[in-house]
Amino acid sequence: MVRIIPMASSIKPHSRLWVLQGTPASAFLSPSPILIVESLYFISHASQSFGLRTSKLFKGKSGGVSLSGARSAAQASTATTQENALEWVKKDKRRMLHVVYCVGDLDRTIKFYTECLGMKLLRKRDIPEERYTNAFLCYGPEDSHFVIELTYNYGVDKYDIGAGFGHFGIAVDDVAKTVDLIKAKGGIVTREPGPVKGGQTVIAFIEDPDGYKFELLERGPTLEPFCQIMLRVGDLDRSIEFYQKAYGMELLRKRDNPEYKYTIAMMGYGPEDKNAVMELTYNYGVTEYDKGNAYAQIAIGSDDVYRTAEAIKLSGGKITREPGPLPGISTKITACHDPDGWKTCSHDFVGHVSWSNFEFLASSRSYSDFHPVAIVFNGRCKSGSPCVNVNGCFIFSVRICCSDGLPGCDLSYVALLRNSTEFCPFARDSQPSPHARLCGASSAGNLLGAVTTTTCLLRWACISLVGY
Ligand SMILES: C[C@@H](O)C(=O)SC[C@H](NC(=O)CC[C@H](N)C(=O)O)C(=O)NCC(=O)O
Ligand SMILES: [Zn+2]
Repeated sequence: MVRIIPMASSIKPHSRLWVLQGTPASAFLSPSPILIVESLYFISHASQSFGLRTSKLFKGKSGGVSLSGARSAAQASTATTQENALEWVKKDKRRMLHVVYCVGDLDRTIKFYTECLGMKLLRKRDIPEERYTNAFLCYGPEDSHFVIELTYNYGVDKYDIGAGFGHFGIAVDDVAKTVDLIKAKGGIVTREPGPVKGGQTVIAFIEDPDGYKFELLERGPTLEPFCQIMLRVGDLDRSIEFYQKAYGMELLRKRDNPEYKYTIAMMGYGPEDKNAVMELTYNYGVTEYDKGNAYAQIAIGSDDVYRTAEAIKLSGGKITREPGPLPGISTKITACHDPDGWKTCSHDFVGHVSWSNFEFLASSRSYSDFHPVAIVFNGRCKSGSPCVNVNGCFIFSVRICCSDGLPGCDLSYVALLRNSTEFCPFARDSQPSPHARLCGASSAGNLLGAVTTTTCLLRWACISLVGY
């Protein structure tokens, strides 16, 4: 079994040294179900340095503190700590990562989004043990585009979208042409193309197969066509303040529309025509909405979910999932409800791995999809690119599903992968970092270990690590 032993940091004041111990490297050649190699990797643990800074606050002039002085120092330090936490949010490198919602028929939705809205299907992920399947779609590489994560729960073909969810916004260069295409494909148009009431932008509204509303907005070419998530809120200024303080979002635009009795606020991390933004809508006098059970959450990237959770608490958000790693992989998340009860999840930055190619030895089954579950860089260089530690280890967890999806053939493991080739006896050519190879054992062995019903053999996969 894997034992992770946190050790007192003796290397850098802001990083924690973890030693991952397990079976020796010979495991590569034996079909052990879990492959762990001895190695060393660092997790930069920003909160430690945060703690370090806080501890300095308690030192009085003479090094000691009187009782009353202690109290005012403690109050001062609390205020400073809170100020630090909120200040940190503004410096944290953030991005809107994905939106999660449920659909009643995955292939029906994938067909609509790809044929009518021009999205690309990135991958599907079936989790039979949890009885759900995900599909990931977006308009470009997921390390730089906002992703739609659809959830199909086995046997559930209908959801209540509720009154609080407004729409997703898709920027297109010709709304009328897109509407014609959608009509030709049998799609539902609920609002014909034309200028938005009270404005000039040409819009139209359509509905997807589950009834989710999509606003089509006529705009010039954009890097990010998926441009809005509109949610209705009961107190606009309360929401603006929350997303500014807890999530470091910027108020990009606020527009009151007294004629139609609503106000909108665009919140995000960059200009609306280049980024997915949250469109918060306040309808005069409406303070609460039924949220249904269809829309789930948005996920926002963060360098440190622990400090993000602190800022959320200080900003009046309710933490619904304490910060920490997801089971089995190292990606760390936290989740909260905003003042209206909309759920937002924070993920620490995980590099996105695109499998440029892979080759399998002949095996009793071929693989339907081979996709990384997550990869966690061991820290971030000042330049913002992912760091590698002294011996270049990354840690990643890979889930490989066999084509016929028989139970027990779903294999996950956590392995350390050096970004140099001496670690990979079967590396065919030494590719400099960030390319690395997940190397297989000899044909007799099995890097990924035997699974209950069969042995999935992997020879090697060339992984190009695309960090944030
Ligand atoms: C800025 C653009 O992305 C919009 O979505 S504004 C579109 C406008 N929104 C509203 O009317 C919001 C209030 C409404 N009561 C609600 O809760 O959705 C809209 O939908 N206009 C309709 C039109 O035909 O222009
Ligand atoms: Zn909108």
